[in-house]
Formats: sequence, C-alpha cells, structure tokens
Amino acid sequence: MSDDLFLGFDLSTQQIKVIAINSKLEPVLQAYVEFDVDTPEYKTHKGVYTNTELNEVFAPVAMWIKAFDILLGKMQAAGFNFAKVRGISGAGQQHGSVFWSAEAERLLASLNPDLPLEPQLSPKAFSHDMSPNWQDHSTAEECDYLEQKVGGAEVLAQITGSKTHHRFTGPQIMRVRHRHPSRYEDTARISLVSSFFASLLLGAIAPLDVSDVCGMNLWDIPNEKFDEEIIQLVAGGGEDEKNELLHKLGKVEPDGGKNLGPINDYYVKRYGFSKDCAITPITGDNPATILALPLRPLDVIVSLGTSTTLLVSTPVYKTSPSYHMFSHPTSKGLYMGMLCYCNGSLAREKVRDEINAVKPSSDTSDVWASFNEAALSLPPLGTTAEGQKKLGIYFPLPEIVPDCKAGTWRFISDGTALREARNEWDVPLADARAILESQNLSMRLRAGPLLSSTGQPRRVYVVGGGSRNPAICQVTGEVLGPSEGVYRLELSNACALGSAYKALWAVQRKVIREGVYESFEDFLSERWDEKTMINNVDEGYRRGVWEKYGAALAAFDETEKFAANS
Ligand SMILES: Nc1ncnc2c1ncn2[C@@H]1O[C@H](COP(=O)(O)OP(=O)(O)O)[C@@H](O)[C@H]1O
Ligand SMILES: O=C(CO)[C@@H](O)[C@H](O)COP(=O)(O)O
Repeated sequence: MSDDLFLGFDLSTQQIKVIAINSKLEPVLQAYVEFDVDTPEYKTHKGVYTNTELNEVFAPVAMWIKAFDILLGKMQAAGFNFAKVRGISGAGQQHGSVFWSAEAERLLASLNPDLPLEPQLSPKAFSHDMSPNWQDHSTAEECDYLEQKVGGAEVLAQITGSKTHHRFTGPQIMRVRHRHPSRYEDTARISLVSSFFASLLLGAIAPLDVSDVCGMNLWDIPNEKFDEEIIQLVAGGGEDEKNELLHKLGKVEPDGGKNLGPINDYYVKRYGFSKDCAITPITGDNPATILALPLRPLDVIVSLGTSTTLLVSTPVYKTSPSYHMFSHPTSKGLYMGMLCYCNGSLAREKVRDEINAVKPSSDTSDVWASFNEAALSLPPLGTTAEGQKKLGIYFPLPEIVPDCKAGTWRFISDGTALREARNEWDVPLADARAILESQNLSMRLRAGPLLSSTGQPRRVYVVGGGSRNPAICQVTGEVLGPSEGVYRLELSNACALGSAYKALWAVQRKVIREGVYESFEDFLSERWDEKTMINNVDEGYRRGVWEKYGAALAAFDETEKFAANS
C-alpha cells in the first residue's frame, strides 16, 4: 500500500540511527541517539571503552539496549506512526560479538511492554557484559595461532574471505575463552551485533546474516558452511567443544530477504507496531552500505564514518590477504570486496584540532575551515619547486591495513630516494593535505586488483560523516581519479538507508518462480532516482594529476613498509 513504511536501523560505533522510508524510497523520518551524549551514565568515549595497556576496545551491551529504548521513545515523541511499518531491517557495526546467557531466550520471549527493554535484559540475559569492538587489537596471539595452524594468510583468505584480523570475531571469541573461561562456559549463544539487534526485535535469538558472518574468520564462503577445522581451533579441546561452539553460533540465514518472523509482541503493545511487521536479517554496516546505491562494475563506495572503508560489489570471488571478501547481503553469486581502516575520521580530526590550535579559523561555524584551507592551498603531494614530494602516515590508533602500530611518520621523496622529513615539513599545516592523500593512496594501492587493469574506477560514491567535507571529496577525486567523478549520497546515513531498502525489497520483491525472487539490484534500479539521491561533488580524473599520484605509489608503499617495520 502507498502509505506502508519500512525501517532501516544502524547500530554503529558512536550512534544508533534510524531511517523510515515509504514504498517510493522517500525518507519520511530520521532520528538518532548518540551514545556519549544520550547515555552518559556509561561514560564511553566515542561509543567505546579502551584499555590501552592490553590494546582492548569494547562497548557495553546494556548501553546499546538503553539507546534503542531512547530511540524508539524519540520516534514516538515525533509522532511516528509505528502501525504503518511493514518491514524492518538494519545494520550493525561489524565483527562485535554479544554473549548471551542461558536465561536469554526466556527473557527475550517474555518482555513486559510496561517497561523499557534495558532493565529487563541487562545483566541477566548476558554471560559477558561487554562486546569486543572492531577497533580492538588484543588478539595478535590468537591470530598468529590460527594462521599458522590453517596454513597461512593466503589459505585463510581463500576459505574465509580474509586473513585473520585482530577484530574478526573468531579470534575475539577465542580470546574471550582464554581470558574469561567461566564467561565463555556460561555462554548459551553468541550473536554478532547485527543478529543481536535482530534478536531484540524478534524476541528470540536470530540467525546470523549471510554477509556479516564473513567477518568472523569462521565461515567457509565458497562452501557456505562453518569451517570445522577453524571452529575446532577456536573452541579448543575435542569434538564436544567444537560442537558446543557450533551450537553457540547457531544457524546462518542464507536469504538476505527472508521474513524471520513478525516483530515481538512487546513492540506491538508498547509502541503500536502492526502484528505482521516483518523482521528481515540485519546485516553488517558495510554490507548494508552497498545496498544504498545501485552499484555498477568499477564503481567504488568510500565510506567516511569513524572507520574509512572502500567497498565494491563484484561477481568474482578473488581473495587476497590485503583486502576482505564477503558474501553479498542480498544477492547470491555476488560478493562485496572491502578495505577497512581504523584511522579514518578520528585521525583527520586529530590533524584538524592541531591546525585549529595554531591557526583558528575566523569562520566559527565550520570547525573544518582551517583544515580545508590548508589542504587545498598546497599542490598534489605538497611538491616543492625542487620536485620534493611529501608523503605522510597518520595512525593515532594501530592500523589494520597495513598491520601497523600507532604513530606518525613524515617522508620526503625526490622521485628516486625516500627519507624521513626534517624541518622542511610545515607541521601541522602541511599535514592536512598529506593525511587526505595518504588515506587515498593507501586505498588506490590496494583497490587496484579489485577494479580494472588500470585500477581506475568509473564512479566513486562518498558516504558517511566525512563526505560532507569538500576538501576530502576533492582530494579523493584527485587521487582515485574516477572517470565519471565523485558523487555524494545526500542522505547522510548510507547503511541505515541501505537497510531500509532491504526491508522494502524483502516485503515487496516479486516471486519469479517457487523459491526464486526478483533480485535486489533489479528492484532498486526500477525505483531509484539518481537526480534526487546523489550529487556530483568532484570532477574526479584530472589528466596529469592522477598519473602523478600513480607515480608516487611505489614510494608510498615504501613509507607504509617503513612504518609497519619500525
Ligand atoms: N564536515 C565534516 N568534515 C569532516 N569530517 C566530518 C564532517 N562532518 C562529520 N565528520 C566526521 O564524521 C564522523 C561521523 O561519521 P558517521 O558516518 O556518522 O560515523 P559512524 O557511522 O561511524 O558513527 C565524525 O567522526 C566526524 O569527524
Ligand atoms: O570493522 C569494520 C569493518 O570491517 C568497521 O567498518 C565497523 O563495521 C564499524 O564501522 P563504523 O561504526 O565506522 O560505521
């Protein structure tokens, strides 16, 4: 019906957000809750706790539930008509795990609509009150062990789509078993952040999502099943321990558009949702992001959230230890290729703050004004009249790609030799251009094999908080050089939007024949209106400039190797 509504939630690092759309893909409501601001009692910083000594980063599960209570309350206060919602999907920050206690199923199934969710579930529904976060770097030992036992990074990447990564859920579960054996023992079920969120909505533990499960290092992507050898290694012990872990993980739902069941009665009674509002698998925030745009071959999404991620959709399952492959969230036979950086917006903010400290802008309405001016006042690579180029690496946090400790490095390249910079670097002003170039050169270096033989994209779509920044968009266009330019998705939250599209597709997709449905791509292309959804924010390829950055790639590769080995 024309007034039917569909919800896409996003449980990300710093916020929980929602977008409601109608059947014509038009957004009718957006709302969010910011953890640090709206749930201050948990005292998180940017949504997480950090234990620097052990390289641990984690988030309190109770805070997410409380924030969800607040978000639903905000929607109610805005007069949102929950009864019109026909379908719900969502996205969760990837890799984070939630450890449910044996009490969880009973508590989820008997929620009292007179009370908020959080006090009914926390702490009793959980065997562990914290969820390891994707920024965590504490699992070096577990990663080395798994990689060595399974036969190396290439083999792990072939099976699971990625080499082992500190943040991936398999190594994280293994660490919880090592560090908190009794909590692991008391765990009845393990969810990802995505399936945890679906469980809250269903009032029962939801299956894992077909795409998000690929962020665990446990799922054999080509054979569409858990890899029992890896499960055994993570579980320790013998056959019983392996089966116990398989049971804790539960099933994986292969159909991204499946109706998992109606929304739990709790929400019907408390908020007035319809009894037949369908819950569709909730996926990872990055898989959900690729659903926000009708991607064509050679198109790239650069998501500029807390993390920076580069995403492509491809029919080719081509693995490498330097990037990730995931099953596509809606379309069997397609895959999502991804690069992910920890040092995205927080690293840019650090340089921005250093510049504001020495050169505050007269434009007090834009905290990025001085940073942007500094970035755009220099030529590519800050090249001097003598031909010296500046290459920097800015990792306030340990980085994923390359696997590198925290630090800042500045280099001068004269085209043949590379050396660490001395006083010829105007710190911090020259850092503005250098950090943007560095982040884009790193993506260009690694995304090449996922793209054409030249490594040049057709379009770059920028999404997320950082895409509002014109200097960031310009340097992205200069370095990545897309032939058709850089486009910004005008709705700021791509993964919530992609999730809402997924909910709509799941409810309205045509049945082609028994068990075969209209594809997500066909469904979206028919309805999507480019003119209202995206804006051309940079011309992209500039003759001579793209080539100049191409010529600097080898030197940039060397700077990364230097940083990773120092
Ligand atoms: N004008 C801007 N320029 C650069 N960065 C920005 C701008 N506006 C917002 N951001 C950045 O966007 C980030 C949040 O993006 P968002 O996509 O909401 O992240 P997440 O989904 O990870 O919570 C913030 O860390 C902030 O630094
Ligand atoms: O770890 C990854 C992807 O592998 C991150 O992209 C997380 O999924 C968190 O994303 P944001 O909160 O930055 O959107």
